[in-house]
Amino acid sequence: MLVPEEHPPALREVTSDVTSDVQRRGRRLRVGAWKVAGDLPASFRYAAQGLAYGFASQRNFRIHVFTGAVVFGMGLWLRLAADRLAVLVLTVAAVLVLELLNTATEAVVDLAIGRQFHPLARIAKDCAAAAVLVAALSSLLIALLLLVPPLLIRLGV
Ligand SMILES: Nc1ncnc2c1ncn2[C@@H]1O[C@H](COP(=O)(O)OP(=O)(O)OP(=O)(O)O)[C@@H](O)[C@H]1O
Repeated sequence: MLVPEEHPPALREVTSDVTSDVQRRGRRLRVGAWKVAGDLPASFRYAAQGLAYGFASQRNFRIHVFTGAVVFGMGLWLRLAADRLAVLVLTVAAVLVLELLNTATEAVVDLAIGRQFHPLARIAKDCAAAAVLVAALSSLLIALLLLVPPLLIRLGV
């Protein structure tokens, strides 16, 4: 069978010109940045390392993963509609994302300042932790609003 080429040769040339132009401009914008991940699989590998580090080192992250799994499992058990399940997924993901950013903030602050106390370091860490707390409390509220009514019906209360 004849498989058509994705782009004819002339279009391929134009496409590769545009691509290399974008890459050149991208490199100019990243002056001073340290590029370690050479390709897309490497980027995913480093992201997976961050996830593994968060899970291994942060007790709160593990608690959020466990709680999120329980909440999502309950949503499935209670046969919540897809849009309600999607809201649960979003809220759990928001907490996990903020927990990872909190961990990154702590690492950057410790890297910048070392083992010294500084009021700005305290503000950075306290605010990052507060962001997680706000997200966790609002996710809890959303989970209660979505799960409790069908749970009461299921239990016949
Ligand atoms: N270099 C610093 N200068 C001033 N205050 C700091 C400094 N490092 C930590 N703190 C204070 O100690 C608190 C705890 O910091 P720490 O780095 O131990 O975070 P943590 O307990 O691991 O936080 P989390 O539980 O969110 O992971 C911070 O929220 C901040 O108030």
